[in-house]
Amino acid sequence: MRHCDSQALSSPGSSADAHVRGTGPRGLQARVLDLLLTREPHQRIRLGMCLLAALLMLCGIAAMYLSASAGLASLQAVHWWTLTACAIFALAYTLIRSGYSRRWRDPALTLFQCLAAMTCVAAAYVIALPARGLVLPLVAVILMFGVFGLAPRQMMAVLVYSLVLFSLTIAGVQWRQPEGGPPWPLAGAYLIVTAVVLLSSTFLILRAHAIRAKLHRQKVQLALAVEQVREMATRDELTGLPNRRCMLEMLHAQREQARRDARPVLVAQLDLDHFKVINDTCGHAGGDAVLQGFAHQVSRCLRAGDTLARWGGEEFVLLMVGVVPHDGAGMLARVLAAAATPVRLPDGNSVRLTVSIGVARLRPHESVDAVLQRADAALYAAKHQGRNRIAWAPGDAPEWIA
Ligand SMILES: Nc1nc2c(ncn2[C@@H]2O[C@H](COP(=O)(O)OP(=O)(O)OP(=O)(O)O)[C@@H](O)[C@H]2O)c(=O)[nH]1
Repeated sequence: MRHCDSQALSSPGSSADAHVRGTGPRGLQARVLDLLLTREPHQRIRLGMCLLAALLMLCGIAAMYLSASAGLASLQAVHWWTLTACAIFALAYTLIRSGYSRRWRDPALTLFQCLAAMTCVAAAYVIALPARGLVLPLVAVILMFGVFGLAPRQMMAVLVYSLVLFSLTIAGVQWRQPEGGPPWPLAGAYLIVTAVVLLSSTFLILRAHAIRAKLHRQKVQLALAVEQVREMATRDELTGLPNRRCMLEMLHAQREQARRDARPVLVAQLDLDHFKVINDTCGHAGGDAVLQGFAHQVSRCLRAGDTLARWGGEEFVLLMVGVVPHDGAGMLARVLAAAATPVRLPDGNSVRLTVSIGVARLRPHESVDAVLQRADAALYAAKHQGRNRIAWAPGDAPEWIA
C-alpha cells in the first residue's frame, strides 16, 4: 500500500530517507543538478566558478601531498599549509554565505581571495622544495578568477602585490636556504617567468575589462534608444500626453479588465471649439501653445487613475476608470472649467478657449470602436447644441442630467 511504502521509505537512517532529505549521494547529486539547472545563466556561471575554485584548491592540496609523499616537501609543512589555506577559504565562504560580506564594497571577497590565493602559492613555493617550479603557473589561474570580480585598479593592486610577494619569496628562499634552494640562475628564471606570467595575464584581463566596459556602454545606449523609441511611439510630442496608439492600447486593456471585474469605465471625446479661429488669429505656433496649455490645465485637474490622450489635431480622449456617470459628470464639469482658464501665449497675450465633450459609458461586451463611436456622436451633439458643454451618449447620463 502506498501509505505503508512511504512510511518504510522515511524510516530513520535508511538510505532512501537520506535521499529524500538530500543528504545521501543521490540526494547530493540531485541538489547539484538542481543548483545547476534551475538557476539563471549568471548564477550558474558564478556557481561553476565556485566549484572550479574548490577543485583548484583540492588539486593544489593533492599536488602538495604528492610532493610530500615523493620526499619533495616536508609533510608537516604541507599539513600546516593545507590547514591555513582551508581556514582562510572557509572564513571567506562563511562571510559570503552568512551575508556578512554584503556590507562591504566587494561582497564576493574577490580581492581578498585573490590575495590570499597568491600568498598560498608563494608559501607553496617555499615548502615545495624541488617541485616549486610547478606552483608558478597557478598565479595566472588565480588572476583569471579576478576577471569578472575585480575592477582594473584592484587588478593592478593584485599585480603589484604578487610581483613584490614573489620577488621577496624567491629572494628569501635563496638567502635563507642557499643549499635547499635552486641555483641562482634558476631562481632568477623563476622570477622572470613569474613576472612575465603576472604581467601578461594582467594585461589580457585588463583588455577583457575594457571590452566588457564597452559592451556595457553599448547595452546602456541600446536600452536608452529602445526607451526613446518606445516613448516616441506612445507619447504625443507637442503636448507630452499619451498619443492615440497608446490610448487605444489602454482602452483595449481596460475593456478586458472591465469584463472581468465589471468596473465602470467612461470614455470622453474632447474637441476644442473654433480652434481654426485661434490658429488664424494667433498663428500656428500660438495654436500649438494653446494645445499645450489646454493639455496642461486639464491634466492638473484629473485623478491619478484618469488618462488624457491627444487623439489628433485639436481632439483629445479622456479615459476614466472606476468612475460612475454621477462622479464622471462632476469630473467633466471640472475639465470644462479648467479649459476655460485663459492660456498664456509666448508673446504675452492670453487666449480663452472652450471645449465640447461627448461622453459614453462602456457597456458590457461593447467593443472599443463602438464606445468611441458613441462618444463621438455625443460630441457631435454637444457641438450642435452650441459647444462649450458636455453631452452624454443616449442612456448613459446620470439620472439628474437625463
Ligand atoms: N496649431 C495647430 N493647429 C492644428 C493642429 N492640428 C490641427 N490643427 C488645426 O485645428 C483646426 C481644426 O479646425 P476644425 O476641424 O475646422 O475645427 P474647429 O475650428 O475647432 O471648429 P469646431 O471643432 O467645429 O468647433 C484646423 O485649422 C487645423 O489646422 C496642431 O497640431 N497645431
